[in-house]
Amino acid sequence: MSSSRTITFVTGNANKLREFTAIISSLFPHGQSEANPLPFTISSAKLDLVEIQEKTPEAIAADKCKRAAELVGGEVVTEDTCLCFDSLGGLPGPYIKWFLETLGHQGLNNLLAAYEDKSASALCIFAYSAGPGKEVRTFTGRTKGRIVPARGDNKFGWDPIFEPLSSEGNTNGHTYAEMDRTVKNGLSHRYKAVKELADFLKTTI
Ligand SMILES: O=c1[nH]c(=O)c2ncn([C@@H]3O[C@H](COP(=O)(O)OP(=O)(O)OP(=O)(O)O)[C@@H](O)[C@H]3O)c2[nH]1
Ligand SMILES: [Mg+2]
Repeated sequence: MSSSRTITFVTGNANKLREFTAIISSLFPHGQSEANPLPFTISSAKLDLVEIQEKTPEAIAADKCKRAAELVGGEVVTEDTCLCFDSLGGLPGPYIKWFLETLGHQGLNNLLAAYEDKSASALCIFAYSAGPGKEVRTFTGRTKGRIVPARGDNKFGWDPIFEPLSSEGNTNGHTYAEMDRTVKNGLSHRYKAVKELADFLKTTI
């Protein structure tokens, strides 16, 4: 175990970084010290990387990670999040950022007005590379739910309009935005992807 090992999370999104740090810390209970429970140091680089236009989110995430490794010159993780509406065949998917910025919460609900089925899933893909030119691995988490009129504080993107299914955990019928952070971080798409990533990282220590 090397305390000098640093993994850089390259993201332009402070909310993602906050959730990632909380979740990964909870998955490594015995690390270097109380101050740093992880067997490596997580640093972050606030770079808004170009995202290629591709159909599969894995391909977008893997490409982003490859370029992040080249820019940082070391071990990196990147993340890509999708919001997939079942009635729309999975769209907006990886393009949710631009749909949200353009349409807002009400506009996203309006997209489903013609459909009875409001089901959707939140999808998170973490991508990891050990360095420039090294293989990229992806780790996927999906949480199922439905799209509802906004409820809860608008802390993070589309959190107020995504209500996870009760089968996903202790949801109390809440949207992500109405949940305590710890509840969201225990059942979210991001939690599931970080769990897969953490299981892989444990094999590299
Ligand atoms: O309510 C939310 N709850 C979440 O848990 C969540 N995770 C991501 N997002 C938003 O969905 C889009 C993804 O786009 P995205 O993956 O390209 O992210 P990004 O460009 O903000 O950061 P990054 O690509 O630099 O890492 C962006 O609008 C993010 O703000 C979320 N919204
Ligand atoms: Mg992005």
